[in-house]
Amino acid sequence: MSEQHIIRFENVTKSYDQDTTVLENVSFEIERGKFYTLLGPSGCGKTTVLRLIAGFMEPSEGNIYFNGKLINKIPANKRQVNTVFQDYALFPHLNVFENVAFGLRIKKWKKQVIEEKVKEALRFVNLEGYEKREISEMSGGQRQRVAIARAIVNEPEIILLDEPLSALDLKLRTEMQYELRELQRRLGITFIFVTHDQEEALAMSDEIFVLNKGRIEQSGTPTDIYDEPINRFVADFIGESNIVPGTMKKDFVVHFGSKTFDCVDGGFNENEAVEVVIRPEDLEITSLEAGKLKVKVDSQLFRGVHYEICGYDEDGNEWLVHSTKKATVGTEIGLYFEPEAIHVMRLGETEEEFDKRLEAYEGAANEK
Ligand SMILES: Nc1ncnc2c1ncn2[C@@H]1O[C@H](COP(=O)(O)OP(=O)(O)OP(=O)(O)O)[C@@H](O)[C@H]1O
Repeated sequence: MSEQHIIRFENVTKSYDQDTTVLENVSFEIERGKFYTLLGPSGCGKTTVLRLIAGFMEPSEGNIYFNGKLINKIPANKRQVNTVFQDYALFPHLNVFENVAFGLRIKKWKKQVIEEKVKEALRFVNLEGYEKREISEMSGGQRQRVAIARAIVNEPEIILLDEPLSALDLKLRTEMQYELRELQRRLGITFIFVTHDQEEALAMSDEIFVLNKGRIEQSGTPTDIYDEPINRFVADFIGESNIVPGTMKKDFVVHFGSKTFDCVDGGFNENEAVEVVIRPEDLEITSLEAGKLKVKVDSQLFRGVHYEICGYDEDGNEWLVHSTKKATVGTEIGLYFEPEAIHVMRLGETEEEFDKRLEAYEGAANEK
């Protein structure tokens, strides 16, 4: 393991009781100084991963390493990790200064050092001058910043953030997304952020782990995951997708919607049954002659920036199109797309198998 990995999960399983396994054989690595997001639907195990990193619980099986050292049995207060909770968990009877100073007072730091450190933490989150304010006099966004100041004042190596923006309205939430991202860059501390909001994950992260039912379905940069989802769950969960059945004729040639197309994917068996993903914004409306697929328009909605057009091809596959061009319900239109817009997914493929296949066929393509 290289020095860069601040956290490593090795085949971690967590069960709360005998019948329910909440995390199943999860392995991943976290690099120092990056912004990570755990993304997935409610109950998929995101908070459980955070609790295991924080040391609020132990894995049932497997190992967790921090800077290369096994930490399964190390208690929370001995880990250089701080958590920002969804409800911020601030003390309502203490003012801003005392909330941020709390951890330092427990550690019995000198008064003057506490003052300096709290001031610095408040400066980092743009709350200078708010020291004497009561928590009840602070807005949602300001409370959020107090909670972050309370975490960074301890100078942890990792900050865990459990849906910290979910209580804020949309505008403030977007502002705080920028602020948090900027703060992480300035501090250079590893952030592990939990959300079920895919747009938030795409906007903020260096790396995303997509979780489903206690497993990591896919990990990668936002563009990796958006552009190359490995399965139906990821394609559906991250953004809107058209997912249709197809057949891989041979490398770089795929058949769907009664037609055969060039694509950029490979490493499949000849005539293997696959699923094909095309994002709605990668489809262009054109004439029947210029189109690659013929689609009969079933419905159309104006969404402000674009039209959302829904139609069916000759095989009965449904196609969703985001276009600035209008169509007419009941007519046939042509759909055009580039070979790169086609993403072919092997049925039941794991992330490891996907990575291996990608490496093999990209290697083969480069040799040609
Ligand atoms: N203390 C507990 N005892 C028993 N089951 C638990 C306990 N804590 C969590 N669970 C269960 O474990 C599963 C995963 O929970 P977890 O809180 O990790 O999910 P999550 O992805 O963070 O969900 P959410 O987005 O709803 O917070 C859920 O089915 C939950 O009901």
